[in-house]
Amino acid sequence: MTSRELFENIKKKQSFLCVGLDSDLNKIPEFLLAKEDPIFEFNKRIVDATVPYAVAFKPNLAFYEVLGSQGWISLQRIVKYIKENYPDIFLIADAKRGDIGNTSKMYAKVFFKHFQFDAVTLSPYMGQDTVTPFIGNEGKWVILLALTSNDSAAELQMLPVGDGSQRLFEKVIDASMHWGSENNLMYVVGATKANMLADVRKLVPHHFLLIPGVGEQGGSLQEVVQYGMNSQCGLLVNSSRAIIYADRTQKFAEVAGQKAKELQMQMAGFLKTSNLL
Ligand SMILES: O=C(O)c1cc(=O)[nH]c(=O)n1[C@@H]1O[C@H](COP(=O)(O)O)[C@@H](O)[C@H]1O
Repeated sequence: MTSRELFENIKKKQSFLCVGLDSDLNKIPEFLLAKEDPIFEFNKRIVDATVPYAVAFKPNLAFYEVLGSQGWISLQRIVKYIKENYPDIFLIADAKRGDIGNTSKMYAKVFFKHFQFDAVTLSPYMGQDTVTPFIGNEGKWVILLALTSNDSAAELQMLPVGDGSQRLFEKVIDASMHWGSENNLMYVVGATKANMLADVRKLVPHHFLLIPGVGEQGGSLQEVVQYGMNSQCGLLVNSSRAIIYADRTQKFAEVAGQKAKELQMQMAGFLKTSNLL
């Protein structure tokens, strides 16, 4: 998918919501545990209920890997289900990989060929040759961690580097923005650091950004939009737990749909006031 196509989908759905499929056997409604593949059943119902309000889904690999080979089967099934039923959806593997080129080449095959994801999250800290194998797969994206949403992010990412005029996360963006293009490279910036988005935008005014941290982590959608939106929207805002675990009864999918709709309606308002619709 190109950035233009992504923007078209955002306009069509009046949404830049990414629903995080952080699906945990200990948190899904109990009645689903009797199903043959509870995680797939849970995901399928969440996807069907929230897809009118979302342009992207992001399974976090940890929640599948924890289940061993069954987790990989559930992941494969939901990826196939989304690709077959909702081909416009931008599908992100939240894997946070990154390794020497030889190994990255294997990871790129895993996520782009075997699983048919559109994008994969990567740690940029091993440098360009660890990211290059992911670039150049047509229509596929890498999403580099820049300024993460967690409390300890500042320990390293905010440290001044070089002559002190940049912080590490800015250096990462500055150094990496030409590893790919605006059509295959995004950055992660946590919604909990929304005010820093102004600094991020000075470096990458046109790139898309993946923004996790709205919902359970307390990030403000309004601030994300204020500091991060560009003329192509340029934002994918992820929310996981606040949507998928909003209800644990038989009505869980319906309630997840309502939560996604609430965010979508706010997003539509922001897109309108920014004259993007
Ligand atoms: O790469 C990510 O998606 C990510 C980066 C980051 O800085 N912070 C962050 O929370 N995430 C992921 O985004 C999701 C956030 O989930 P919720 O806090 O439940 O909305 C989780 O899957 C996290 O692993």
